[in-house]
Amino acid sequence: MSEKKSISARFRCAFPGFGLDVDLTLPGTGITALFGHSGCGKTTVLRCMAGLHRAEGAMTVLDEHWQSADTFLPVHKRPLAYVFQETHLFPHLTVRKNLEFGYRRIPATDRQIGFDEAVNWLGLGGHLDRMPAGLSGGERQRVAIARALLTSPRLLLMDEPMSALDKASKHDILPYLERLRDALAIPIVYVSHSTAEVARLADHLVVMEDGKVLASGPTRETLARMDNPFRLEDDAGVLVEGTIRELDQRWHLARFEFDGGSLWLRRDNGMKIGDRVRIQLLSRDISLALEENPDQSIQNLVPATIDRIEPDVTPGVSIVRLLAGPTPVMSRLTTRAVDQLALEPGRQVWMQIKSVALAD
Ligand SMILES: Nc1ncnc2c1ncn2[C@@H]1O[C@H](COP(=O)(O)OP(=O)(O)OP(=O)(O)O)[C@@H](O)[C@H]1O
Repeated sequence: MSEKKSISARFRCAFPGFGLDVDLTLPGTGITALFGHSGCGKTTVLRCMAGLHRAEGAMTVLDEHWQSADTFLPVHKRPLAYVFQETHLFPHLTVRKNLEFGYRRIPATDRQIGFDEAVNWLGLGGHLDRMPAGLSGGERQRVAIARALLTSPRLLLMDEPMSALDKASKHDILPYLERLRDALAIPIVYVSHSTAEVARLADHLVVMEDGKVLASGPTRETLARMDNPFRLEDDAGVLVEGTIRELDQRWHLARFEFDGGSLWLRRDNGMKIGDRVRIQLLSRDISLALEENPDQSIQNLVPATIDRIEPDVTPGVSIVRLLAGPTPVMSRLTTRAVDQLALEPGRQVWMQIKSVALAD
């Protein structure tokens, strides 16, 4: 990763009972997720990036030094925007006035993002004259994101922006975040502890534990790494990217093709042939067979080769890492099944995939 196009951040600090020690190089565009259990230090990293907390270390954003041995830009001098779980909109101002508040703070010559552009990206055209109290949680969060963008930041920090929303609002706001990810030239660092959110949104994933970085890399590979602690959780799985190749009207299914195989999934309204989508394959939904056996209820059968087998933390359970073509997939099996099928690295098997869901 060239330094000019990336973010580097090295921070060390300590609170009673907690120490942070991270050294990160992140892409200069797209969404990076900071991911980990509660208390692992995600918000602290964001606060250090913002200059809200002064840790020992250094930070360079694209080509600008925000912190070094002899520099520490205070928060108001850093061209960044911060979106929190709570939206902090001005309750007595309309949506338009709330948005203008961010916009007017930036001299016209420094504006990178136009007012109408931000309004369109976040779908706010019909809401400009409404008051915040009358908006849904998801709409309020969209206003907060648009207001943040209108300050023309060079870095957007988002701290669990969806955690206060109900499931339906989360579902509504995700396409807007995807649109921003694809349209914005500026990098977004996004704190989350939801695997589904990370799988759907993030290009780059940083997994943290106890104030340290356990893994950092492209989301797909990082989710598939054996040392990713989230593989041990019930909803652990990998992310697979591919293309919709066929739509089946009769059974309401869509054929998803990826580098390594093809799967049927439930068709979503609006899905079109040629759409690029990401799906999540959960380890618990994949069982293994030595022969292809189409005569059963599981319709998705994909050939794969066993790469590695390791014990899970749960006694009697093993994690089998497989390769379907070049695509890594994981299966969670009882150790007895591993033994009875004589599974070992190099063996060819059939993955029986019980359920395939779009990553959302
Ligand atoms: N200003 C502070 N003073 C003392 N301790 C702090 C301070 N800020 C954070 N901590 C502690 O540092 C640790 C990491 O907190 P942080 O908020 O960064 O975690 P997190 O991963 O963002 O958690 P969550 O997902 O619950 O928001 C916690 O143990 C927290 O209590």
